[in-house]
Amino acid sequence: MISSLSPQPLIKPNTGTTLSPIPHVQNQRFKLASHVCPSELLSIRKRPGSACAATTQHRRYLLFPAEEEEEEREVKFTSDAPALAEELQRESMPRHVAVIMDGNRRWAHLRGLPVGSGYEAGVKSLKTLVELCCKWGIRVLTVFAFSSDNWFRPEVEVEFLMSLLESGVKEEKESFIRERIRISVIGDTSKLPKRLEELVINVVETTKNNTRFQLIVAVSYSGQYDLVQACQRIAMKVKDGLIEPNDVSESLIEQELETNCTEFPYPDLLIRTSGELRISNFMLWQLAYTELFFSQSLWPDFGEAEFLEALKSFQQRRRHYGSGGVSSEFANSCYVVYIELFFAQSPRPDFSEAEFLES
Ligand SMILES: CC(C)=CCC/C(C)=C/CC/C(C)=C/COP(=O)(O)OP(=O)(O)O
Repeated sequence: MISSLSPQPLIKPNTGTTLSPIPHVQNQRFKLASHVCPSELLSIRKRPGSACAATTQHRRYLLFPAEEEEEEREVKFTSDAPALAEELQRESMPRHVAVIMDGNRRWAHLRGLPVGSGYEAGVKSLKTLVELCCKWGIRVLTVFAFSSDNWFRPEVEVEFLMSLLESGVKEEKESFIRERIRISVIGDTSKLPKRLEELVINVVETTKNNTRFQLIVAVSYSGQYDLVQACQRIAMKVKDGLIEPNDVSESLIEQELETNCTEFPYPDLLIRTSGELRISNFMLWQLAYTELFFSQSLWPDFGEAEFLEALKSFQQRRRHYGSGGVSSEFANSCYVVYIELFFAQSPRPDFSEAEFLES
């Protein structure tokens, strides 16, 4: 972390030259969203930045963790090394995958089966995906299990989905504990049947210290809901005098979104099945720079081969983040800090108030 980089930080500008020490600057200028560093000094954003045109006044720096941290990470990695499919490259695996599990009802209709069979088959696909994520070292999987709009589906269908969630949690709880899987739930869980709400609170609490893999289940969720609840929480803080309106920033919003339950709130890859080309109000803020993959398969048919196809596609992408393109491998490997530099012409003793104002 940044604080541990001192006194000899490994900061390299994109020219490759080593700079030391870290330019000493005010907190605020580095308050960037996405990956907030625990250091009091800086907040950093995990973003690639090789292709930014460097000018004398605006440069990008790649920030590498301190050497001792690299070692620590290496040990963890080798002791828990996942078995990766041959076609995949370890360096460019997504850390967070999000899925819109679409096409369960169509799958059932195509087979002349009741709608519920489609959802049951969908749960099997989800189990397979969780196993694959654990096996291949993906850290977080977020699935859209029930949207805020799904409450308007026929009552019997809603009840069926609720019972499926309940039985899913009950049946899998032991394996979540055994496999060190953390379960998190995002969405308005107060709308769930009381029994299910209590079950959800219990499994979230019981598994909260598990770190191998995190399954985030979006229930009674929409991206707009999440943004509204975050705004409400921020408004309350302003009202209570804890913060000023000017303190509202990307990182503050990020902290109030329900994805604050994870270390990796921004999915690297979003998969939507069934050929529909929409986001459907899912993780609107968090998908800002996510790579999208649309699969023709209906969700119950989405298995290992289909997931491999999505991952291979992801690994071939060059991620842009609004600037120059970099490979997924590079994107995963570095931290980027944006630093604005002002080069004064005067030597230090002559640096005046006027020049400070100019900067
Ligand atoms: C335990 C647990 C997390 C269960 C999740 C079960 C599951 C697969 C839920 C999917 C929910 C859903 C409304 C999908 C949308 O497609 P659709 O099914 O409405 O299909 P359609 O587009 O063919 O109508």
